[in-house]
Amino acid sequence: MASTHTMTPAVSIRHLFKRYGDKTVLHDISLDIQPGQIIGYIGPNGAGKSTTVKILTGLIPDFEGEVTIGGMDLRTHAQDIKRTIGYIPENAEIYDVLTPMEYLTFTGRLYDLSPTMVRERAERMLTAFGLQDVLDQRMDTFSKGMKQKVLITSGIMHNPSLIILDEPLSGLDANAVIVMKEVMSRLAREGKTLFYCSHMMDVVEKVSDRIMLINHGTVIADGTFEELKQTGGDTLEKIFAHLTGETNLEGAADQFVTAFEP
Ligand SMILES: Nc1ncnc2c1ncn2[C@@H]1O[C@H](COP(=O)(O)OP(=O)(O)OP(=O)(O)O)[C@@H](O)[C@H]1O
Repeated sequence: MASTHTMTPAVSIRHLFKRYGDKTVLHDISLDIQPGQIIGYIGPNGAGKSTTVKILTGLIPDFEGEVTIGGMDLRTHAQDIKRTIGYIPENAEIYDVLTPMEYLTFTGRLYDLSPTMVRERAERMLTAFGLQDVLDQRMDTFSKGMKQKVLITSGIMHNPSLIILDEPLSGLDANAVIVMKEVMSRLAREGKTLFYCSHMMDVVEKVSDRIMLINHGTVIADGTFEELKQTGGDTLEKIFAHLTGETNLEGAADQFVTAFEP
């Protein structure tokens, strides 16, 4: 196998800053992600995860620093890059007057997938999630998790080389989470790169080859789970609390609950 040093990184970020007026929400982020890696990108609420994702997916075009994806500069090749990316958002607006097949035919068209190709792939992917009987039913009767399964399929159906997942397991039942964990590992083994943002520490701990923890827009830890363990803590949940300086979570719960008291 070629040394990872000679490969073009799947994602390369150099000195990324994002400011809103006087507020800096991403502060000098630099990282290289190699093809076939699953990166767990974690951090407290407001840390800057979604902002990073929106930059990578081209939704926020004004940023400082350099970002290349598959060797292409995001500023000059945004359209080419979009074809190589799959994006699975949490709770995207889904046109729920459509059926899954209609919706996927519509999103597939954006990637030049023929209706026949969409039907073939979607049938197989949605069957894996147990939705084979509702492929042609309107989604306004679907539960949150059923819609999320359609969104996941929509993000992966065009066979992208980089898959960006922003809390993708939201609303999925325990069986579907098991399927998705296995899907993520298998896709990475096939050489796809996964950029996985989540608050589900137990899943991140298990599936990620490398974990990056950001806080206030800055990377505060970067390594494998085994490496992160050396900072203290035997679970990612504990490591997260320790490194983000949250030492009194019980006190926070106490303060919340006692708000009912006069
Ligand atoms: N359009 C905006 N204008 C000003 N500030 C913004 C804007 N969008 C995001 N922010 C700020 O940027 C910071 C990072 O937000 P971001 O959504 O990236 O966090 P996150 O890590 O994804 O959080 P969460 O875990 O809650 O989803 C927050 O302080 C947020 O208030």
